[in-house]
Amino acid sequence: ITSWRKKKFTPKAKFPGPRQFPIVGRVHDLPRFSMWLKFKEWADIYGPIYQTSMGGQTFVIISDEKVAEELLVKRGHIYSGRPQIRSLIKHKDGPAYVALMDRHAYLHSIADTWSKQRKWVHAAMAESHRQHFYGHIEKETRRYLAMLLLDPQRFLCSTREHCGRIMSRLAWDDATQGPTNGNSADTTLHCMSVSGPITNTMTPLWHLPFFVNPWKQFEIKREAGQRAWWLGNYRLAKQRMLRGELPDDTWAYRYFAQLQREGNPQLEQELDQEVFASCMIGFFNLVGVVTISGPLKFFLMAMALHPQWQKKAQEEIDRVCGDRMPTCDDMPNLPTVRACLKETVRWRSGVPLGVPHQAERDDEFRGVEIKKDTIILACEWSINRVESKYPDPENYHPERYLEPGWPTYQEPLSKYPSFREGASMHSFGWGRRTCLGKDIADDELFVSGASVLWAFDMGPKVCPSTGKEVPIDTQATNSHVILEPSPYHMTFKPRSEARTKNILEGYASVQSELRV
Ligand code: HEM
Repeated sequence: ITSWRKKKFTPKAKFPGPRQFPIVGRVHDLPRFSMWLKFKEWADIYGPIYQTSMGGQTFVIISDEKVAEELLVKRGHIYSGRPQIRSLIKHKDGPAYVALMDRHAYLHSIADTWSKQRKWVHAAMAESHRQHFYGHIEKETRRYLAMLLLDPQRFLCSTREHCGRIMSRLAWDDATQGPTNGNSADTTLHCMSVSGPITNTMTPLWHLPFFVNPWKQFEIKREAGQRAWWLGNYRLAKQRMLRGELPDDTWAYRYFAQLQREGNPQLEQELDQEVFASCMIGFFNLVGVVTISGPLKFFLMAMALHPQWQKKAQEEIDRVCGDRMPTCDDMPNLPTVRACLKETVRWRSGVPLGVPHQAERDDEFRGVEIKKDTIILACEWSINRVESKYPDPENYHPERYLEPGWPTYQEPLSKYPSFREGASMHSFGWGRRTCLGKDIADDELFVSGASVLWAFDMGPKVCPSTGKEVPIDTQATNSHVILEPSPYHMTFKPRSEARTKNILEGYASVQSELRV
C-alpha cells in the first residue's frame, strides 16, 4: 500500500518547458511563421530538452546534438515514426512520400512500403553518385550560368529551375519538367507545413463536411494531379524502355532493368505496383528540388553580403581552374568554396525545425516518461547556434571549417568540410530517417556554387533612384518545412569579357544534348 501510494502521489518527473494552458497547451504564442525562432527563445530558457504541447499533442524539443543522438539515433528503434500532418491524406500509409511514411507502412499488396522505397532510393543514389551523376550536373550548370548571364533579374527562378531540371533529367530523362517539378514541390511543402493550410494547426476544421471543406477539396485534387503526373511520366519512360530509347543513366531505367532481370521482359505490372514505383521515383525527384535550391539561393545571398569570402573563394577557383568551369573533380582542391557552402547551410538552415520524428511506443528518458505518439523535434536552428560548437553563431564564418582552433575544423582539407560526412552532419537528420540526398546535395551545391563564383562578381543591388544599396533581409523566408528565402535583389556581373565568352561557349557546347 505504501509503495502504491508513493507511486500514485509522487508527481511524475517532467521535462522543463513553458507553462501550459488547458486544452490549447501553448498554441496561442507559437507563431505559424518562423516557429524556429520561438523554439530557440525557449531553448535559451528551458535548456537542451524541453516539452510543450498544442491542442493535446505533446512535443519534446531538442536543441542539442548529443541529446538528439541519444534519442533519435541510439533509440532509433523507438523514435523513427512520422506524425500525421492533418492536411495530407493518408501519408503515413504510403506510397506517395517516403519522407512522411510510417516505418511499417503497408500499401495493399506491398508490405513495408517505406523500407522497400528507402532501400531502393539509397542504392540508386549511391550508384549515381559513384558516377558523379553522369556529368548532368555540369551540363545543366553550363545552362544555368548562361541563364544568369542573359537574364540576371530572374536568378531566383533560374536557380529553382536548375535544380528541378537536374532531378527530372536523372529521374526520367526529361529536364523540361524542371519548373513543374519545382512548383509541385513548393505546393506539396506548403500543404505539409504548419505555415500552410490552417487545418494543420486548427485540426478540427479538417473534419468539416466535404462540401464546406475547401482544404480537403483542394488536397484531394492536388494529390490526384501529382500522382497522375508521376504515373504518366513513369508509363512514358516504360514505353521508351520497351522501344530501347530510355537512357541507362536514369533512375527509371534502373528500375525497369531490375524488373527485366527478375524475369519480366515486357514490364507487365499491376496498377498497385506501378503506383508504388511511380511515387517512389516521383517523390525522390521532387524532394531534391527545393532542398537544394533553398541552400543555393542562400549561398548567392551570402556571397553578395560577404565580399571578402567571395573574393577568397574566387582566388582559389582561379588558381585551380583558370579559364574552365569547375567540375566535381575539383572538389578536393577547393576547400574555401566547400566551407562557404557548408557555413551557408549552418547560418540559414534549409530545414530549420528538422523533420519531426514520433515515438512509436512508450519510453523513459532521464527519468521522464515519453508517451507513444509524442512528437520529437530536433530543432536544427537551435542546434546550429550552440555557442560551444559554433562560436559567434549568428554570423557567417566559413573559417570555422578552415582554421585549426575552431571546434568544427577537420583535416584533411582535401576532404572536409563536406555535406557527406564529418562535422555538423545533423543538418541531414537522424538515425533511421536520415536524409537520402546527401550525395547529390554535395555534388550539386559544389558544382553550381563554384561555377557561379567562377563566372560572376556578385553584390547587392543599388537602387537607381536613391543610389543606395537595396537591403536584403536574410531572415525573410517562405516558412515551409524546407525553406527558400523570400524574393530579394542582387546583381551578377560577368568577371571579364573573356569569362562572358567562356560562359556562352560552355552552354553552346552542351546545348544540343539538353532538352530545353
Ligand atoms: C542540403 C540539402 C538537404 C538537406 C539539408 C536535407 C535535410 C534532410 C532532413 C533534415 C531530413 C529528415 C531526417 C530525419 O527525419 O531525421 C531529410 C530527409 C530526407 N531527405 Fe533530405 N536534405 C537535403 C537534400 C535532399 C535531396 C537533394 C534529396 C533527394 C534527392 C533528399 C531526400 C530526402 C529523403 C527521401 C528523406 C526522407 C528519409 C526518410 O524519411 O526515410 N534530401 N533530409
